[in-house]
Amino acid sequence: MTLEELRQKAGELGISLTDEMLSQLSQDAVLLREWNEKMNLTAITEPEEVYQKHFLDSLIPLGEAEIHGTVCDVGSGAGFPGIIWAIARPDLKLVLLEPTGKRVAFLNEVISQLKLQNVIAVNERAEDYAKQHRESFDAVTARAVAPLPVLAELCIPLLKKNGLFIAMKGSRGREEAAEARHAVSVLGAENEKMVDTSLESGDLRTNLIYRKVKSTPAEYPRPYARIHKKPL
Ligand SMILES: C[S@@+](CC[C@H](N)C(=O)[O-])C[C@H]1O[C@@H](n2cnc3c(N)ncnc32)[C@H](O)[C@@H]1O
Repeated sequence: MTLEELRQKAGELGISLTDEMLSQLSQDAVLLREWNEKMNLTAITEPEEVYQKHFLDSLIPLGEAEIHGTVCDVGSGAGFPGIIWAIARPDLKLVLLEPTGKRVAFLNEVISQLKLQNVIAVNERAEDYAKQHRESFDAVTARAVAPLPVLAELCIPLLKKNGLFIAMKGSRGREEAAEARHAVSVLGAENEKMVDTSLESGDLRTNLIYRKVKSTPAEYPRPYARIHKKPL
């Protein structure tokens, strides 16, 4: 996929990418490739593949949910979807949570080189960050971080009441949603919709969109070892 094709596909999702945004996306792909030679950030480094499999994929939820205000990307890794949302939606204010210091160094380099004013990277695990920042985001998202019952406990405590939790999942998305029904309810959220998209690669993307309807009980999130060993 070329940058122009990315712009066209984004347009079909209702997201309009300006020339400046396209230039920032292309800079991001260059930095990803350069840094990937020093550290393992992603298996996908050819720009045309990056545009399709990382950038377009990251943009999809912006066309599916009414996202506004403050957003937390839990386990942002090399910045997916958080950096792409920061570029495409300058009106959002984003926090990228990432516990691996080397990945945070990469995110900071991207933020600085692309002169992004609406995003910061924080070197912390979600369950620790929640101690100071619980119920403070309008939306929380995550792609490829953990099975949904675990992910829900990392993400939903960070959400304000009425906020949206957007879990970016693959072909098992609907099964994961069924497995996480109890966890999501205990944490105070309800499923609002599930959206399936067939990617050009042939893969299926299912984005699960939840709304927080009541406060999360104070005992959550638990320490990670407990979340992992005994998911809700
Ligand atoms: C497979 S990577 C996915 C990165 C990116 N979201 C993407 O889709 O390319 C999972 C990331 O989640 C981070 N992670 C794992 N546990 C976490 C936690 N408890 N809180 C925040 N981030 C976490 C890891 O450090 C890693 O960078």
